[in-house]
Amino acid sequence: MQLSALIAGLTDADLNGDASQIPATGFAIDHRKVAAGNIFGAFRGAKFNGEDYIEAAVKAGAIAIVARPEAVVEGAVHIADDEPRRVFALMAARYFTPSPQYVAAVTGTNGKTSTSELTRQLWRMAGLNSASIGTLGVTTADEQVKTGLTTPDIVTFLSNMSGLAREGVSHAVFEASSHGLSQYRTEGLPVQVGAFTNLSRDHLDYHGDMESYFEAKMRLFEEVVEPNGSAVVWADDLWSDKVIKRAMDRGLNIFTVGEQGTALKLVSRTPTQLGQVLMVMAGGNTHRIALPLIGAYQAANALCAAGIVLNTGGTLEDVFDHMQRLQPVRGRLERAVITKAGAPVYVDYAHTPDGLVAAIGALLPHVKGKLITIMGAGGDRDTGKRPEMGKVAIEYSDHVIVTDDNPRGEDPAKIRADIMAGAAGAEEIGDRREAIAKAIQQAGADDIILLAGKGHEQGQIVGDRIIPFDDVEVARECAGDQIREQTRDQAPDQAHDKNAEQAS
Ligand SMILES: CC(=O)N[C@H]1[C@@H](OP(=O)(O)OP(=O)(O)OC[C@H]2O[C@@H](n3ccc(=O)[nH]c3=O)[C@H](O)[C@@H]2O)O[C@H](CO)[C@@H](O)[C@@H]1O[C@H](C)C(=O)N[C@@H](C)C(=O)N[C@H](CCC(=O)O)C(=O)O
Ligand SMILES: Nc1ncnc2c1ncn2[C@@H]1O[C@H](COP(=O)(O)OP(=O)(O)OP(=O)(O)O)[C@@H](O)[C@H]1O
Ligand SMILES: N[C@H](CCC[C@H](N)C(=O)O)C(=O)O
Ligand SMILES: [Mg+2]
Repeated sequence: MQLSALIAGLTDADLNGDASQIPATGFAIDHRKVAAGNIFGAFRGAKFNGEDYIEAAVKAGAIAIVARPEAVVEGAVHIADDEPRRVFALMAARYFTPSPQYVAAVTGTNGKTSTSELTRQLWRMAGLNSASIGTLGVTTADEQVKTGLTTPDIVTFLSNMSGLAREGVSHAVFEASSHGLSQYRTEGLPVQVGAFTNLSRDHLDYHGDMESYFEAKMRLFEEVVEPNGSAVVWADDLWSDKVIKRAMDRGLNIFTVGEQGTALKLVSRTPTQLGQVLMVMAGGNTHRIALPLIGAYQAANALCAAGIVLNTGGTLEDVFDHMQRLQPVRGRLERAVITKAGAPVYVDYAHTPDGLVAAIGALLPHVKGKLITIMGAGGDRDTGKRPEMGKVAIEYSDHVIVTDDNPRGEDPAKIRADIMAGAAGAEEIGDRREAIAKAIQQAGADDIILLAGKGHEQGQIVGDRIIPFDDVEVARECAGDQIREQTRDQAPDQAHDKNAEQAS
């Protein structure tokens, strides 16, 4: 594709005749990935200034550089803009085509992965070729490929979206993280539906305060979703009304779900041994849905997913029927094992104060004896959330063990101390395996163990090293591998099918 076609109408950049005819061979944002004929995006980031690599990118064959007007570019076309990430994204979106016919995006502090995965499953049950991009990676019915981030960088994101479309995927959903939204990592392709799950404390190291964090999320409804698109909003959150207002001001079709919702109104929710029964008012009738997932939070995510499917051509009858066959999301209230004493061990990705409240709240109706919560907090992330996490863990559990969860570049003892400051009475065991073993040793038949923070993760990040660590596997090992609940080493839908067989 020629450079002129890629930038037409996007910037005032003045290309001379020759330059406009240059064919582009691809896009790169890391100078080490530039190939001859590529367009390089030189962005100022949190750690590096991409403008420092312009010369190297030109040497590697870049034909054009998208950068601020102040940047110095020699030997290639300078596509100058005050917001280079935005222009780069819009150009790349013209290059990476086609994209799936229906694209939806989910934002919110918690529940993005769950809602995306449940949406993918509902589409698939409707016979559609569907995929998701998010924390778990790029997931199709056949495989899951990790990208390393919740919202990948713009080149990875758009190239994957077009790759999926070429493979025949017609329906795709992605997680729009606040980092991703503020860095324009998901622009350019038509997004018909945006969904909001909730907003609570996280990532304030990056955004500074809740208002800025909220504004980052609002870009989804104000800029990313198409002008005539839809907003699926969980209506029961403290921030929901503000979200609805922003989406309305943009002229989006509003579809609210939850107890305060009008499109899908949650009338009641009754936990059962292995799931919950939802009574939902929709289209003038009340429907009974036997959801095979536990936890109020997963009911909320399932309803958001239903909202997305209903806004991309699904019918109420099908969606409610399919909800009764949803499979658990990996690492979200995943029952890893039942100990010899009879205590179930649940692995959950709760890594915020609100997430912990949600995970604990999901398990409490099932606890006859004690709830033992094992938790930690990530290094090089929001430090203010740590004592708050400790506080809610100790408040709602019978016993808490504070342990390590990806200390990254920080001193793990300092992270634990930050948590312990809010968790008077908690036990501290730095080594995560030892903490899990201790909890399993302590737990009796009526107890439940919640292993929070790492969910699906496969490693403990210590400094620059990733030490293999899988909460589910470790829990099974520590429990003497009594009763396996799920298999983790297969493609998503195959694993699910196998579980279905085991259950029947
Ligand atoms: C704070 C943050 O969001 N960082 C991400 C972001 O970095 P950045 O734009 O600030 O870039 P930078 O590393 O300072 O570098 C600036 C520019 O120079 C370029 N560069 C840099 C070095 C070099 O040698 N050559 C070169 O060309 C880089 O490619 C970049 O374009 O873009 C980079 C490239 O895509 C990411 O690798 C990086 O993720 C880091 C590793 C990270 O930890 N990100 C986390 C915080 C994150 O993004 N999390 C969110 C939310 C998670 C959630 O759901 O809760 C996510 O979406 O995953
Ligand atoms: N709707 C919800 N309300 C409150 N808490 C939730 C909700 N959904 C999920 N959680 C909690 O957050 C954890 C992470 O869930 P999930 O992975 O779906 O969220 P996410 O938004 O994708 O997280 P991340 O920001 O890491 O990508 C869950 O394990 C659970 O503890
Ligand atoms: N996407 C989240 C995941 C946190 C998971 C937890 N295990 C941690 O490392 O803090 C983040 O990067 O903040
Ligand atoms: Mg996620």
